[in-house]
Amino acid sequence: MPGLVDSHVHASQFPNNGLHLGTPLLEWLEKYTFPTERSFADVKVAEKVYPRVVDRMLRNGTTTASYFATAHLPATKVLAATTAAKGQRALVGKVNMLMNCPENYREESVEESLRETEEFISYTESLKSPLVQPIVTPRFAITCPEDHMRALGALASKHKCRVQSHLCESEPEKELVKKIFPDFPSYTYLYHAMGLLTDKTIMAHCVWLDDEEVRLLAEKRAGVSHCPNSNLNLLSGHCNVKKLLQHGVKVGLGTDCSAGYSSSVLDAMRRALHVSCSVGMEHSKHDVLTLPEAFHLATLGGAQVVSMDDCIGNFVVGKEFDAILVDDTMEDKIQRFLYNGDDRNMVEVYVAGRRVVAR
Ligand SMILES: Nc1nc2[nH]cnc2c(=O)[nH]1
Repeated sequence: MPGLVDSHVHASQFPNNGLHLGTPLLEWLEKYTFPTERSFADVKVAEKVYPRVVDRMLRNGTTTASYFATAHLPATKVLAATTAAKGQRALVGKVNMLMNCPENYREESVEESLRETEEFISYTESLKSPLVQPIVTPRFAITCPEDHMRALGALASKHKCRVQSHLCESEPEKELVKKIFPDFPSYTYLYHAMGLLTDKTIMAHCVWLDDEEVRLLAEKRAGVSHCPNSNLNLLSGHCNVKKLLQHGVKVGLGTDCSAGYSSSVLDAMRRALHVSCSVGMEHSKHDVLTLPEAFHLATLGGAQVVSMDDCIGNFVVGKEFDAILVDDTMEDKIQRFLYNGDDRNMVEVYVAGRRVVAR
C-alpha cells in the first residue's frame, strides 16, 4: 500500500504521549505542553528524543510527516538532520511564537524570529536531502502578533515555503482570537490577510469553521489536517470532514501527538471514521465517511494537504515509491500491524525506493 502521510504532528511533544488527556486546549498548552517543549532549549533533549520519534513514525508506516519542532533553532536542526539521516520524507518547522506564552519559552522579537527561521531554511538546504524541507510555522494567531504573522507570510512567499499552523481548533480559542484581532471578520480571514493562506498551507483541526471560512479555504486551496484523536482528547469538538470534502477542501489526517496519543495514521483513520459516525448522528444523517475515503485521507488526501501529490500518495507511474509492504499471508501479522501500528517486524517500509524499515 502507499506510505501513510501524517500531515500534523509535534515531534517535541512525544514525551507526553498518553498523558494529560481530557484537558482543554488552552489550559493543556500552558500547564503541560509549553513546559515540555521548553526542555528542548537543551539540545541534548532533542538528540535523545528525535531519533526515537522518527524511528517510531517509520515503524508505523508514516513515510511522510509534517513536523512542528519547538521555538529553538539548534533543536529544530537536530530534527531536520534526523529525518534526513533516517530517510523519512519530512517537512520540519521551527515554531514561531512571541506572545501569550511563557517568558522563558518564546522567541525574542519579530526580527530574531525571522532571522532564526531564515537560518533554519538555509540549514535544511545545506543538508542536501531531497526528502527534507523547511515549513514556516507560526504556532497560531494567539501567539503571533500581526506584524509577526505578516512577516512570516512574506518569508514563506520569498522562499516558496509551505506554511503550517492551527485554525479553529476549539471554541474558546476561536473566541480569544476574535478578542485579540477584532478588526478581522474571521480567524481564517486573519491568516489570509497575513499572507499565510495559500495552496501550500496546512491548517490543523478546523473544527469550528463557519461557512464563509470553509469557502475561503477551498478558494485558496489551503489544506486541512484532520486530527480526530486530538480533537477528542482536548475536548475540542467533532470536525465535519464530509462537509469539508463536499465543499472541495483538501483534507488529510494528523496524529497531532501529544494531544493525540497515538502516533499511528492507521489509528487516525479509525478515529476519523468514528468521529464521522458521531457527526452523522448529531445531524440525524447517515452520510458518513467510508473506509475507502478514510484510506484516501491517509494517503493521497494527505499528499494533497502537504502539496506533494505530484510525487507521492499513490502508485501512479512516475511518482516516488513510498510504500508499506504488509505480509498479508499471515493473518496474525496483519492484525497486529493494524491494531498496534508500531509493532516491530510486521512490515517493510520504503521511502523514495529505499527500504527504511526492514522486517
Ligand atoms: N493541538 C494543539 N493545538 C495547538 N494550538 C497551538 N499550539 C498547539 C499544540 O501544540 N497542539
